[in-house]
Amino acid sequence: MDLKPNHASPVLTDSAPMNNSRFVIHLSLLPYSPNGSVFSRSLSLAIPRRRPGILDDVRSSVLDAMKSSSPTQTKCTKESSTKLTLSDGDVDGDVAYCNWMTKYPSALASFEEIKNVAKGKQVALFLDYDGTLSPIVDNPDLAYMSNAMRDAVRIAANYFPTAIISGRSRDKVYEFVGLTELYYAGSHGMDIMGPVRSISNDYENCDRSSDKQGKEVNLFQPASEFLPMIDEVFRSLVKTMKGVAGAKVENNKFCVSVHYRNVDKKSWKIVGQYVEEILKNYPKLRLTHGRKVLEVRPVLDWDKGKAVEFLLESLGLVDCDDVLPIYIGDDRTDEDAFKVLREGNRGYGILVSSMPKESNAFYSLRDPSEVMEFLKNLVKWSSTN
Ligand SMILES: O=P(O)(O)OC[C@H]1O[C@H](O[C@H]2O[C@H](CO)[C@@H](O)[C@H](O)[C@H]2O)[C@H](O)[C@@H](O)[C@@H]1O
Repeated sequence: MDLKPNHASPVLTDSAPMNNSRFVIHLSLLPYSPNGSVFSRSLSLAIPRRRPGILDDVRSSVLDAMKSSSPTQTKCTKESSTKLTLSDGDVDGDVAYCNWMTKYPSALASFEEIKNVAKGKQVALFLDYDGTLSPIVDNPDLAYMSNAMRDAVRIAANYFPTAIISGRSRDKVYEFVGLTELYYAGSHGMDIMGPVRSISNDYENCDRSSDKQGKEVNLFQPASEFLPMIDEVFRSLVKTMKGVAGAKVENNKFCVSVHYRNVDKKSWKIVGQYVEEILKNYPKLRLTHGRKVLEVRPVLDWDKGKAVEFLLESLGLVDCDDVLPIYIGDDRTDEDAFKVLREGNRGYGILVSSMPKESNAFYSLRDPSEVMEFLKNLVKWSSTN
């Protein structure tokens, strides 16, 4: 069964290629495959290093990437996401957004369609944090989610297995969300606390541990050997960025974020140069781009897409044709997860964006308030079925 045959496959410039020859998916065995056969996981999941310099590491043109990952916001009325109504404001922007939505329809407006595919299936929810559950704000330390959103996520987690997959450290994102009924993956999936279940031996670095409530869990930290290096780079970056007004360095445990949201545009170049300069001494680290943030992370073939696969296996939802994973996220790093779902025809990626962006997602939502509405719709549908 095809999830959405009419959507063209977009091309992305910064998605992570699968450069692991051992990572093989037999397409004929995937769920929703044309012949309708049951998904059987035929993956070998040893985690190789990514080759530095040829992937989404854009050290040669950091400034260009910084600019392109920070496009100007277009204005569009809220109604236009569902009704395609134009406002009097930025008409060009609105038209562009409305055109874009023909390729990435609103998950709210398409809810009937999603419901039909989800019928009889176990929905599994994967949620990014910043920009998805909480609005983007200038100070990353103050990116709180609303109580209404927290309630919506908590109720959704009563119906569907739910995980947060964030670029933040796992502890930090847990502090923000504060719900014990969820699973958490921090550091772009490099720090996963999931349910206890025996999983494939190919996952090294997966140990039994206990969560804050003393419950036994599986802790998977594929980048643990990078910890001392990340700490060292964090300290160097903090020292260096002291000289750049508005720059902020955040330690996300297995990765480091260098924020330039509050830096004068004239100094973006210097931020990029400083980061590049430091990374010259660390060939085992690479650079990716988020929303006005440079993210320093290990050269490891592991990302949010792999984290989704890991969690599906941990949840015992991988060898089933009656599972529908839904991943909601707003950032470039979420594309890896969208891609995993799209390529295997396994489930839906939903991009949160108020401006047109190429994506591997199937659907779109404009902002966190629409995410909340979507979660509520899912619960409403599930509770009456
Ligand atoms: O995967 P995510 O949960 O989306 O994390 C990605 C980055 O999110 C945070 O930064 C972003 O949100 C901040 C608060 O709204 C905003 O100030 C910043 O400009 C955004 O890039 C987080 O602080 C980063 O560490 C994460 O890498």
